[in-house]
Amino acid sequence: MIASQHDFLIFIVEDNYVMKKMIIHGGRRLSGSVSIGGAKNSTVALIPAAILADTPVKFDMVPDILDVHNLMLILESMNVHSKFANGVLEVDPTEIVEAPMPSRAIKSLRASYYFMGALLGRFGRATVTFPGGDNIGPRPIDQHIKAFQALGASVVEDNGTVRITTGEDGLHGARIFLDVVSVGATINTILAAVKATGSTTIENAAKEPEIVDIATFLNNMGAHVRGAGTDVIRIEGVPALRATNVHTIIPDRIEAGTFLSLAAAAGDGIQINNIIPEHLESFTAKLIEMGVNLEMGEDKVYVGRSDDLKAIQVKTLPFPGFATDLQQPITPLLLRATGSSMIVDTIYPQRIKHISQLQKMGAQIRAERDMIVVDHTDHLNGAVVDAGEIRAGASLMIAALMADGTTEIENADNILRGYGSIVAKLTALGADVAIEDPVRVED
Ligand SMILES: CC(=O)N[C@H]1[C@@H](OP(=O)(O)OP(=O)(O)OC[C@H]2O[C@@H](n3ccc(=O)[nH]c3=O)[C@H](O)[C@@H]2O)O[C@H](CO)[C@@H](O)[C@@H]1O
Ligand SMILES: C=C(OP(=O)(O)O)C(=O)O
Repeated sequence: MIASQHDFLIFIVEDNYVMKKMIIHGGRRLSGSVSIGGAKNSTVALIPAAILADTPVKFDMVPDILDVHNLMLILESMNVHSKFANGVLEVDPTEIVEAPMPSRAIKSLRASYYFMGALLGRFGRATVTFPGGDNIGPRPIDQHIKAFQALGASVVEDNGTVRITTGEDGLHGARIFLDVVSVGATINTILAAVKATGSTTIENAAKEPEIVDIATFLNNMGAHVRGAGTDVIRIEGVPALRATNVHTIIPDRIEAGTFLSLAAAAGDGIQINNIIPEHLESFTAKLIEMGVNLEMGEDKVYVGRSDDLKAIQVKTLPFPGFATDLQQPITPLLLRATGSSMIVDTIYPQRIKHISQLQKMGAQIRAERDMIVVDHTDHLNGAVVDAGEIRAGASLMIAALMADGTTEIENADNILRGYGSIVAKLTALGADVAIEDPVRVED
């Protein structure tokens, strides 16, 4: 049975849950236009940030992705009611209570770690199961913990659960130098510090646009966060946060990059709407170097049919460098280039789950020491493959659209964690794609 993207979202918390498959009949050239949704990595921080407010809050341009539905389940466990329809999410944290959180939902995504900073900011303590998210190599949270401790909290890790407490004085401002540039640690520190007593400085902060989005949301509620988007962020604690307007989430630069790669690899003229070109510069610069036919507009880009592509070298870096989350989605396009392309992922060197799966489809791609080498490949064939994580899934999805025959992508939930309305968007471009309803195992 074929289900709409929405139908399966409720099943994730059930024990007998079985992951879905994405079925793609490939080989069609795609054309038309697509509109990019709100950024996953902003949304998944904004939702936990909402519990810091003393009023209901409202977000617009919220993507309909699994992570959002799982965050809503976590909110409900704290008596925080939320309502999501037509891209608008309303969250009412005014009757929040401290309560155990559903560990299955917490484990289903990475960003559940933002409840550590947000609960700490709200109650001066937090107990949160260690987060899940994509399996892309080691993902420590030592810098988050270091920052909480600098702000005056005690942190104990016990059997996969992190317990954070403060003394009678609560949290106080501090100067924190992050040893590694971390998106999560930067945002978690902001969430904990925004209502702390006094001034906090975060040095060597991450500069991703999603961090600016969180700071904008908090500042519009009366917070005092300055310097977001640079590597020094200064925060003056305030006693209360009150929402007075709807916060519109920035467009998802990773979804946009995925569609850019897809359009260049399998398109016959595709317009991508609702983008912020400045957020994509390191990516579009590489496409231009390859010879992709791009026409940039103020908030859109047109990708013309692109032939005679050249091989490139890619190194992933923190923003504004080339995003690790776009390393896998660009791979199918590199298969079309003449010569050998090389990718070095400095953020997650073990992010290579797509390689063995693309090989099943006939791709000439291999891991060599700390590098991914992608050779020109004339022909891809459909196969049964596994979306080991979200961006490996995105890479397989694009390869499947290019391939002759049928591809079954197993564990497609990993794609649906972060690509809103993906079936509808691809279908509108002329793709033959469906999500297969899982066969559920009975107890
Ligand atoms: C929900 C979300 O926004 N996820 C994004 C976020 O993940 P996430 O916030 O988890 O990634 P970080 O920016 O924290 O990680 C960057 C690097 O720092 C290391 N590190 C991080 C924290 C820490 O305490 N100690 C430490 O050593 C990590 O192992 C990694 O090598 O940024 C990643 C890097 O752009 C993206 O791939 C993810 O899509
Ligand atoms: C790694 C990613 O997500 P997360 O941090 O939520 O696992 C991603 O979006 O590519």
